[in-house]
Amino acid sequence: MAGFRDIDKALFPIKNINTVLQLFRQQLEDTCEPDLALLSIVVGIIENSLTSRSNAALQVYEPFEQNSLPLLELDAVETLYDKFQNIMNTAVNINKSKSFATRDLVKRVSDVIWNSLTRSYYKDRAHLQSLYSYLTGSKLDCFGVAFAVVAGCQTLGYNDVHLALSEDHAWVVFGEHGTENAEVTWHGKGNEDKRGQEIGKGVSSRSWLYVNNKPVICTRQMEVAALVSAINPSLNSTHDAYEVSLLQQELLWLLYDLGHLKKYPMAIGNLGDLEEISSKEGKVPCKTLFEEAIVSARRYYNNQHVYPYTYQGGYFYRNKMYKEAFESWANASDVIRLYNYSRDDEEIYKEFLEIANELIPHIMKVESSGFSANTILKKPECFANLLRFYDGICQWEEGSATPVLHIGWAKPLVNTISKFDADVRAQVNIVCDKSGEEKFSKKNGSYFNNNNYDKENGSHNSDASKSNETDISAGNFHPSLEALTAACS
Ligand SMILES: FC(F)c1nnc(N2CCN(c3ncnc4sc(CC(F)(F)F)cc34)CC2)s1
Repeated sequence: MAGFRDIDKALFPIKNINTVLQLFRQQLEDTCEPDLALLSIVVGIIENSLTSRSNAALQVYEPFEQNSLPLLELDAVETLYDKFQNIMNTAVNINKSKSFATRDLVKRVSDVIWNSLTRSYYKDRAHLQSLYSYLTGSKLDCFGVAFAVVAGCQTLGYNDVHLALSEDHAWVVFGEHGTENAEVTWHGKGNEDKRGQEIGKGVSSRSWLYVNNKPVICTRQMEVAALVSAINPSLNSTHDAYEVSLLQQELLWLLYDLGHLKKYPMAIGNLGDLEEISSKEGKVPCKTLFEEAIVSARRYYNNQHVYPYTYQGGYFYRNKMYKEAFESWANASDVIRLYNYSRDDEEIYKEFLEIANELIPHIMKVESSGFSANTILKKPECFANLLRFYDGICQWEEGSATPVLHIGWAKPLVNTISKFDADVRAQVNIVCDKSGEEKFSKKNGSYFNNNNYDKENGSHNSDASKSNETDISAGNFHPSLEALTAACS
């Protein structure tokens, strides 16, 4: 059983980051499972005290002591911890007969959380992810509701209920074999919530939102990693609270070193972002972390996640490694091409829109300013990756009920492609195998997008290896891309 044990209480009052790390270490290393409610309340109090402008100036803590924090008293935590226990035990009066949760139980816990939330509030506000926010402000964001349901089920003694995470949604799995699943929170704006229902079997199952049924299924330790990833150090739109950011980074390293981030690409990416800002002595560099996130997604999630590539692409872009950025974004595009675009996929749509219409045009402007000696405009593999990037977006649109591309995409695209000289473009062969998939190769040697994945029947056609390549013009591009490229040839 989890719990707030004497050895944990002995750490209070907590005055610095190292003591918080000790609390997490004790909770994570001991045989019993970590107590999600306790840890969420502790980081929630710290985050709130250091980021809410109201009392930011009134901090009473020793600024000189190493990594000091506002004094965190035991009774502040105990009061909230007991309050959460009471809410769960009174509202969900279960005869703890069953050892495994049922859909009815999960729905009831979700209803307790749901019905106790403030009627209407700005759902996308920061700092609404923790049980501290729930217990003191009756406000939670989409992730926070799902996390609270899992923490509530843990409190009730159901250790089979776990958090399932896609790149933009959260739900729960439960049951003797962990094969049952249920919606427990809302998603997006203006969508009716589907709480209590099984995860989409219909068209929504082919949308990015459900990552082709390859979600991150959390252990208790990975649920701790999720609450740590959800820590939000932002003070306002331009500044972060330094101690909160440092605490998050140290906690992510603790979880990384204990091996709990192995199957959690986004948490590794979060750590990579923090390391890029300020790297910790003796740790792997952020570039390696972004690579590890990609390896994890390829190994455990059948390369169906986009964010590991956009984490890496963003890193290359910020560090002016434009050739590498193009490759990361083309790889991201190779993931999204497998999906059908649905109205629930706005977040990833915005991600690709920003890359295509902001980041790539900025690179083009800088590279064609004439001062870059080793310009990417002379590199055929950059042009090839650019085409692969755009083609993936076109294929994403193919077979989708909702269109992706519109004229707003065309201008930046044509502008970008026309920046590459004809002789550079001519060095890119577009070869096509029997399955009609385009592949982009360079003269000497070639590389292929290796997903001969047939979106319709969800299979990899086996004849890919026996493909007889023929050089073709760009005539085999997705019609949208063909029209666009014709515009500038
Ligand atoms: F691609 C890069 F540019 C990204 N930079 N930040 C990205 N984030 C920030 C962190 N983040 C996450 N980081 C850890 N775990 C989770 S679980 C989840 C979905 C939901 F919120 F539960 F609904 C999101 C998410 C979402 C993706 S992607």
